[in-house]
Amino acid sequence: MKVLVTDPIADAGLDVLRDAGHEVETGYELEGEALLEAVSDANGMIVRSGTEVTEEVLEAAEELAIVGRAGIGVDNIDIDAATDNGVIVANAPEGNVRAAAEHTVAMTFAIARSIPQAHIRLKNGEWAKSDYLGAELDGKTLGVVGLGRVGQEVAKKLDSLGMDIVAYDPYISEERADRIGAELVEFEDCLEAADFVTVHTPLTPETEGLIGEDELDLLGDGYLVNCARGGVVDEDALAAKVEDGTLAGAAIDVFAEEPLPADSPLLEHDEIIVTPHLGASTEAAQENVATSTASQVNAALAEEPVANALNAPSIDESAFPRVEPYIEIAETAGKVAAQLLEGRIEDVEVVYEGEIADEDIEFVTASALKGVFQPLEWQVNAVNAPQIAEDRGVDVTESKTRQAEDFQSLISVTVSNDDDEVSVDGTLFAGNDPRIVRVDGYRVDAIPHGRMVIARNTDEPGVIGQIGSVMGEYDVNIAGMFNARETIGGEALTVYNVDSEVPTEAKEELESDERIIGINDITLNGQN
Ligand SMILES: NC(=O)c1ccc[n+]([C@@H]2O[C@H](COP(=O)([O-])OP(=O)(O)OC[C@H]3O[C@@H](n4cnc5c(N)ncnc54)[C@H](O)[C@@H]3O)[C@@H](O)[C@H]2O)c1
Ligand SMILES: O=C(O)[C@H](O)COP(=O)(O)O
Repeated sequence: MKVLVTDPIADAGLDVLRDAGHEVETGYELEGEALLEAVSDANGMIVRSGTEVTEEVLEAAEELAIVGRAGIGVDNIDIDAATDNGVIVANAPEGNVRAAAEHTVAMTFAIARSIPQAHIRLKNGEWAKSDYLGAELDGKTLGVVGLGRVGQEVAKKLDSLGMDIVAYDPYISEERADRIGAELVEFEDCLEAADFVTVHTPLTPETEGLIGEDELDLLGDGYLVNCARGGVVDEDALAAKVEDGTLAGAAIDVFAEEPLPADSPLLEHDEIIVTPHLGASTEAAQENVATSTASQVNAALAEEPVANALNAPSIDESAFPRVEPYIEIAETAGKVAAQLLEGRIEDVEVVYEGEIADEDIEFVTASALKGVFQPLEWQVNAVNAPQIAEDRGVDVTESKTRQAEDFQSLISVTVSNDDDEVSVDGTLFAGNDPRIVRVDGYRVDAIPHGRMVIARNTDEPGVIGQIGSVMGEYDVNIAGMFNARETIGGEALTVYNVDSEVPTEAKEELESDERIIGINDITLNGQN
């Protein structure tokens, strides 16, 4: 398969893709039409922060299964559009944490001791020793905004150098903060207490502009360090506060617009030191994120669980071998049920009985939904099926019971609306052999494969023969069948495995026979 890599990643990552047999296309300067063209036949894509993966890109990428982010921040990827298009987005959340934290510490020391400014002047022949009187970190207070992976690592490092740590993060527990020696406080208190504030939040609608003029006033004559994302700090307000001498200085690695434009106010002041988004740029970090991302792309292309998928139902890697066989039967049960229901689907219920009830079944339910919507929706998969259900206002319920009457495990998918309800149950026989064992209450034993016809008729002599001969007349070969009935002479249901589609005329002819209640031609291979 083709994997398009649009930002430079370590060779080790490219090797992981090639070793899996994929064709790797690199296109580091791709933009606009050229990017749309390159992505149009890509099965996987790997980016860093340099590529904007927009809705337009995702819509052009008709074969795409995954966008891997070789790093942490995914603010350059339209995750909602990816979900809508059934594309997994996965990042590498661990691989560059140490590098980012070390860079933050380096930037904090650099601004506290004016290292870049003094360096440039000395290189220019100036011995400006008396112009620089720095600040010590030991004994000062560090305010951490965003105490996630990088924030915690920075806090630990600077705590060990004698700083007092306060932190603001509305989503982490006090216990977690305590463990790394940080005191969790309110946002304003964090800014007011700090001599140095370091920002480590993602860029989201909530954090955009989080630190503006008023917040910088609370920091007073302290220092601001941002090695997280441009856009979290208001750049104009920051430049103005340094310009008027309110703020002692700032150290910035990330910018609202990258590459940073040459006329940015952040470049005008000596007391704002800058690096070109170098936080993750160490050899070790790049190797880590490239190999981890490439492995996830390989997993997605092999339809295996993707460890750090951000928009796909999760599945524990160690549980996958136990759960995997149920994925297909759940999808099949969903497909059959959806094609038997009269009218629109309003509710879907997935019930797990027996041993499968002990497993993590989020992915299995998503697969059942995939089956339900596949006959109706173009390009549905387990990534976008839950979203499709939500968008269509379909209520999805899931339940588990350890009890299973006749089987080790049973998955039952029921679709319904106000007027109709259809349930289809599936299980695995020995050797993971998938079977449909109940359709609409009738006990059957049908092999879910290719194309099926489900016929409902009255139970009387000659009806099955009549169905067989009409199918024969229209050249539809019957490969297998299973018949079930309520009571002798009552209603019966027969599942036929057939080798080709039943023509409309054949269906009409069969349904004109008053003994035949309905003929449903079911496809298990995608859309009708
Ligand atoms: N400069 C670089 O090269 C570089 C390298 C690595 C990471 N990063 C960036 O650093 C940031 C942090 O990465 P991480 O791995 O620690 O992420 P993380 O998800 O582990 O941590 C982010 C933390 O921010 C917190 N948060 C979210 N909204 C908040 C808000 N409104 N106020 C306060 N806290 C809030 C979250 O609760 C979380 O604890 C990300 O923006 C990432 O992209 C930059
Ligand atoms: O979010 C990240 O991982 C960092 O900002 C690194 O970004 P980069 O991969 O573009 O250097």
